[in-house]
Amino acid sequence: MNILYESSIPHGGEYFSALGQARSFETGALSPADLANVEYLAVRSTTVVNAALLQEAKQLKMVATATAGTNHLDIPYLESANIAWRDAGGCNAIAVAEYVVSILLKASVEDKIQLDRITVGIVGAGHVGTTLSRLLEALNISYVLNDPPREEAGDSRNFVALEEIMACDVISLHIPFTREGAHPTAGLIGARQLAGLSAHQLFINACRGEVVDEQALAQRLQQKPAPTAVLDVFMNEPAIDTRLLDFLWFATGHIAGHSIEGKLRGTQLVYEAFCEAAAQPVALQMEDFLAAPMPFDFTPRDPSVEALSFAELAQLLLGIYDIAEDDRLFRQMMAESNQFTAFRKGYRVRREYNAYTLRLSGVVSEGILRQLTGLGFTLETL
Ligand SMILES: NC(=O)c1ccc[n+]([C@@H]2O[C@H](COP(=O)([O-])OP(=O)(O)OC[C@H]3O[C@@H](n4cnc5c(N)ncnc54)[C@H](O)[C@@H]3O)[C@@H](O)[C@H]2O)c1
Ligand SMILES: O=C(O)[C@H](O)[C@H](O)COP(=O)(O)O
Repeated sequence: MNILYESSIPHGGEYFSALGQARSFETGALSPADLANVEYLAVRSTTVVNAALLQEAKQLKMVATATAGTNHLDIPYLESANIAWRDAGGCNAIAVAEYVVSILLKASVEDKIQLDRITVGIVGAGHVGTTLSRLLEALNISYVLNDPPREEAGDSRNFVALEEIMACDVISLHIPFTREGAHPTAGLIGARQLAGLSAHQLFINACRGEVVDEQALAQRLQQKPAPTAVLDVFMNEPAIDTRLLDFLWFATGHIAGHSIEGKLRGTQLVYEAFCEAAAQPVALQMEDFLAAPMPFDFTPRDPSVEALSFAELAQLLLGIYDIAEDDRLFRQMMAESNQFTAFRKGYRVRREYNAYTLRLSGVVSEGILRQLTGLGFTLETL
């Protein structure tokens, strides 16, 4: 097997060398001639794969992206050229869901919202939207879902219209960037939807910048009273319009899915796709490359109650992932010069809740145990 992989794919060397001849390329430095003898190409979202790039790729059998989003792949072209393609759907759903939970907990700590009174409107009930809904259930936070494609396909969950989502206290977008089909998402959230937002609402976009009319958002955020907005994704990354940052509560540089586990799961899924295509056994697992779960002593203030208070949950979960740290570093790097790519490349080590084993002492209520398990923790009773 002749494999070419983007160097930002974690552990790409170990995974792909186990399958055949593997070499890497730096993001932005790939030219058509590099693909002349390549059979398997692995990328992340930072490499656009289209007819122009593949003009000399006569041996190419498969393109796989170690990401959930696929808008950087020209799928109609790949299919017309008989080149198989795969994505890593679901690889980073936990990371993005925990990113949104971090925002909600910060908003609660800063008295912007009352978590027992709000409803979160989730647009897109796929891997990320569903994972987020499960975390919200564990936290006892209400939510509603919008996903016309799934609703039409017979998904039995309850769905609401986009108008109802836009009236929710929190709106969180988890849809792909698409221009075609029955439900395209390009500019889905436009001036009309944004005009209806009021000051008590919190608007979050951690999917793709292009699903929101960014200019309309900037205008809405400058009209007082303005809603609160948090963006992880922007139009024209990495050359984003930095003027928008001034109007955002939190801003981060497309790292919502960048937990260690989220990125490694992406590599694992691409590796497994290559194994399947080449009829080779799956010999490597992501646990081979992950540090063992970390013990974390946790004593609930009142272990007999059925649910932890939001204050206690905030202390626990923000101790693991606090979006404010990413916001601070991102703004600092963007202020010095536009270091969007550098921020992403040097992103800190961030682990998911499931990387922690909570060590509980004494008898703890069933409700608390269910909550902690629902959040993804492994529990150990001392
Ligand atoms: N910021 C990040 O780091 C990050 C990480 C992961 C994913 N993403 C983005 O988030 C998107 C969603 O990720 P996912 O893994 O949940 O994908 P997914 O394919 O599992 O789910 C997407 C859902 O959106 C629904 N959908 C499509 N068009 C819609 C529309 N017009 N209105 C409402 N729903 C619609 C689909 O039916 C599907 O259920 C990805 O495509 C990617 O672009 C960003
Ligand atoms: O689509 C995805 O999976 C995410 O947007 C992912 O975080 C993109 O990461 P990148 O490949 O740009 O590092």
